[in-house]
Amino acid sequence: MTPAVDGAPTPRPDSSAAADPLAPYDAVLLLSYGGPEGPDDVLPFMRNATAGRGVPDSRLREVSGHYSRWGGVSPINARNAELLAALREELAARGSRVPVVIGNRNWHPFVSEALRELADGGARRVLAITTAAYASYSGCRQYREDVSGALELLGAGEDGSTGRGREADAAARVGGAGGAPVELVVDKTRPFYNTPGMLAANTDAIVAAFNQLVADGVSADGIRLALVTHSIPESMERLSAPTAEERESGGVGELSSGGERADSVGFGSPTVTGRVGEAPEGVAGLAGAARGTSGADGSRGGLPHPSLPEPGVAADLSTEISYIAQHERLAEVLLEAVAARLGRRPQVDLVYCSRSGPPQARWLEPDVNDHLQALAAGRLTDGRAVEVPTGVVVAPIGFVADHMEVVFDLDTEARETAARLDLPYVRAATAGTHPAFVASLADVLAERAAVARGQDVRPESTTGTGPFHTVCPPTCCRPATRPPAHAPRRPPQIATANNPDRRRTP
Ligand SMILES: CC1=C(CCC(=O)O)c2cc3nc(cc4[nH]c(cc5[nH]c(cc1n2)c(C)c5CCC(=O)O)c(CCC(=O)O)c4C)C(CCC(=O)O)=C3C
Ligand SMILES: [Fe+2]
Repeated sequence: MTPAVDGAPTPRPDSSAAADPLAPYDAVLLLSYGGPEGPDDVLPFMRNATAGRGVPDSRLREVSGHYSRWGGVSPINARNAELLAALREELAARGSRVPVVIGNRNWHPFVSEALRELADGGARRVLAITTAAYASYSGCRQYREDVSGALELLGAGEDGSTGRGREADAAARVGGAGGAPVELVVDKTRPFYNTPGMLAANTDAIVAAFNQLVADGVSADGIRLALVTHSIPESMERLSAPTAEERESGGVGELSSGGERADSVGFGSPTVTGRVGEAPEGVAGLAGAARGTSGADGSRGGLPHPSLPEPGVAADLSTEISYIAQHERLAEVLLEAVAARLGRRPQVDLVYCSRSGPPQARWLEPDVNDHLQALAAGRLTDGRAVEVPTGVVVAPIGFVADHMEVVFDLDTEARETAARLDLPYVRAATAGTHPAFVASLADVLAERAAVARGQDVRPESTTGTGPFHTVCPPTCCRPATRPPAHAPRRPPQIATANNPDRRRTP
């Protein structure tokens, strides 16, 4: 129960709960990736981060080396703590009194630990928001699966969070008795790459980086902009939104078959449907033809139509666009905004960092280093000729803060590549705790709460595009397909053949 407002004379519990802009939620969970806190954490963290996902040992050792450079401490924890503080402050300023905590996929505090803390404090209906701005399996559905897994542990009292340290937790887990079983409902917000705050923060950062290069004496009209995001497997990109065939067959019909529909009322695992995810009242009051009350085959009477679960999600799922398309749409409005501020329109490219996985798997390219190398030779990686830039602004629009990918892949590796090529290089800031960005996160939380209160909500989008879903439709955010084990091995490190010193383990 939400505590009474300080100083108010014995308010009725209902009135204080209704006053909270996040009601009916009684807690917020900031879902993130997690990172090691010291040298001893690196290997177990890496095992968690790669568990069963076919990342080769060589890549594991390489990335462990990145963390070792910083004494085994990932910057993600400090950055998340800053974001948490800023978000708490913003929500408090809006009159919310709900607790806000961090729960991670791969390191402490794990999602189960965060949810146990919230439950112990009396929370029963939690609203989650990720530190991933774009929807794909990694940034969206996988977080919902993390929550689903944690809720199963808590529901069975098997989370082992005794509050008496790791050893006691482990002993409790072995004994099968964690905290007391507790049933929580956890909903998630939509992706937020398309919010005004994301646009404002990145516009400010890119303009500042341009101005810095110019102040360093670089000729303004030759500066090229590289927008960088996390590479994902090509199959994860293809499956991040409905495929052309799925769209053609009309999202609705396609989605009405199979057990996947259970996903529309849960966090991705049919086995926990009913106590996880969307509480029925959370979706009941939504307006419009896009809100069915049963599946197309009528077999799930009483539940919302699985394919039409969210405000702003079109019946044909046309708001569901792929990971690349999401970046491209943000790039368009971002370039408009930057051009308006700079009085010139820079040339821009979308490139990738942090490729992982086995060498025979195809991941999104070009890699930022290969891109810089091509630019210095007067072309793009596809061979098209371009003017050699006078300098590059590298803007990590795929990351909301200075994670390891940013401080290693961009501030260390790509910066070295640029230096070797004599290419002036400035890395633009990430959104971090930019006030407009934090305000947009609070807006997205408030928007989801309004949906849960049954209000008709029109999600704001600077790009005009979604996805707006808070529960992945079955044809969105699907995991990558594995390359067949017998696939012909591509030559290792093919993307770096011209750049041998890139893969030196630091
Ligand atoms: C799309 C995306 C984001 C952006 C959205 C989001 O923010 O979620 C992201 C963020 C992050 N990725 C991170 C770290 C790692 N990612 C890995 C591996 C992978 N990432 C993937 C995708 C993404 N990852 C994928 C498809 C893999 C392959 C294995 C798998 O399918 O899971 C590995 C394993 C080793 C390696 O191969 O690199 C590590 C250590 C950190 C923490 C950094 C820090 O410590 O500051 C953060 C924020
Ligand atoms: Fe999703």
